[in-house]
Amino acid sequence: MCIDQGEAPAFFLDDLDREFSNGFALKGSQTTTVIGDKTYVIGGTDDESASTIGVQIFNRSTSEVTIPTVLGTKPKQCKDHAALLLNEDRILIVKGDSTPEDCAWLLEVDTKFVKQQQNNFETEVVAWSKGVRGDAEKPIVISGPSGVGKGTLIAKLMKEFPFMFGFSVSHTTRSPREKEKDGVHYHFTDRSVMENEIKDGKFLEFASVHGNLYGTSVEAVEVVADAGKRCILDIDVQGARSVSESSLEAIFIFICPPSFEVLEKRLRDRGTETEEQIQKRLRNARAELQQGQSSGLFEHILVNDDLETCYESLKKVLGLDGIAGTTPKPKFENANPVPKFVDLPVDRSVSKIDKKICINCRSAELENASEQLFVLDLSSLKGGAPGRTRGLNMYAIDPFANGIKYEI
Ligand SMILES: Nc1nc2c(ncn2[C@@H]2O[C@H](COP(=O)(O)OP(=O)(O)O)[C@@H](O)[C@H]2O)c(=O)[nH]1
Ligand SMILES: Nc1ncnc2c1ncn2[C@@H]1O[C@H](COP(=O)(O)OP(=O)(O)O)[C@@H](O)[C@H]1O
Repeated sequence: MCIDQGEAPAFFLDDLDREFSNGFALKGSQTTTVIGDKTYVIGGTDDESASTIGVQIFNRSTSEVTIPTVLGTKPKQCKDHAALLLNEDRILIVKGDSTPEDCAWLLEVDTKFVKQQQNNFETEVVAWSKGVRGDAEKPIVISGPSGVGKGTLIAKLMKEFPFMFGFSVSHTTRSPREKEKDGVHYHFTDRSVMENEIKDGKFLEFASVHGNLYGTSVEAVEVVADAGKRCILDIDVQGARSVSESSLEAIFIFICPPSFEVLEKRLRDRGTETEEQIQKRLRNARAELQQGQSSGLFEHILVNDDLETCYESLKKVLGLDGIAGTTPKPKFENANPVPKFVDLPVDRSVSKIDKKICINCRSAELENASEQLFVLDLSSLKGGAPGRTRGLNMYAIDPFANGIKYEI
């Protein structure tokens, strides 16, 4: 079943092929993608030196036609492409060049940018290897009541293994404490801004904690993964539950105090909250302790009595017991923050079956002019913020070998 590709309807092209005073017209092969009442026509541009793909929008409810806009700047001229609607916010462009390399890119367009009609669209190569995560690569979620020592334990871990772990910097609407730095400890944000970003789907999880909004943006986690490091999230129990229901496969650790009195003392001695805030945190701590210990969500529950003992237990849970710190290199050999370009022959057809996009290629280079099938598995897309799709699985199938040939 082919979807949303092929030539745009003639009546449509008549409208859209008009030259515009300030710019270019779409040229070459064009494909259409329908999103709601808008039809996006994607085609080559006449600005061969710089831009390769442009988009023009036709709004059926208002009969408005926009000026073509450049989607991306690529060094080579685009001769061939197929655009596919992934979901409301995303168009995937399988694009080829008639260059000797016959290469193709998979570009993602955040249609929100299109809707805003900005001139420079964010396009991104989206297909690269995901690999299967072993336990040693999974992000680590650390929860526990305020004052239990989460931050202290995480700081120790990051200090000892700076190349191995990266902290997911959350957004919060609470005010910074004296020693906290914006962008390091938190992204301190206005509530209205954060609420809008939540609506825009930029957060993996969020929760209202002690009267403020806290949340983990998809980007916060991806920045750490892009650096080839293992991500640590310091989030509350509600957030941990959301993460467990998301596509992020993580290890869940809950930190308990040896007693409620000790917790209260640590919180007071820290001296970062007013009496009113301390009271609120202590009230919430009872519920958090109860949920943390009984929800079944946390695979590991550690008691932070003596700091060094608890830290050693944490290292053990993470498979780091006996390993001396300051490991010089990232632990993951597979860490691959750089997207891989995929070579596809120009001659191909693109179709979508359930959650898989199949790119059927006919290559003269292959002996017997055999066909090769590339499959893009879209089921892993959930959780990625628009414009930053990660973990899109792509693999090649040799139809004659009757199985997966290699993974990209
Ligand atoms: N759900 C969620 N909780 C968060 C996030 N960031 C921090 N928290 C939690 O919010 C609570 C309050 O954090 P904070 O204001 O730094 O105070 P502290 O726990 O006393 O150091 C803690 O339970 C954190 O784990 C986040 O991104 N999402
Ligand atoms: N095991 C421990 N023994 C004594 N004090 C501790 C221990 N762990 C943490 N603390 C102290 O308790 C206070 C709260 O720790 P913190 O890491 O800020 O907690 P959280 O991040 O869970 O709110 C800090 O002043 C910290 O130095």
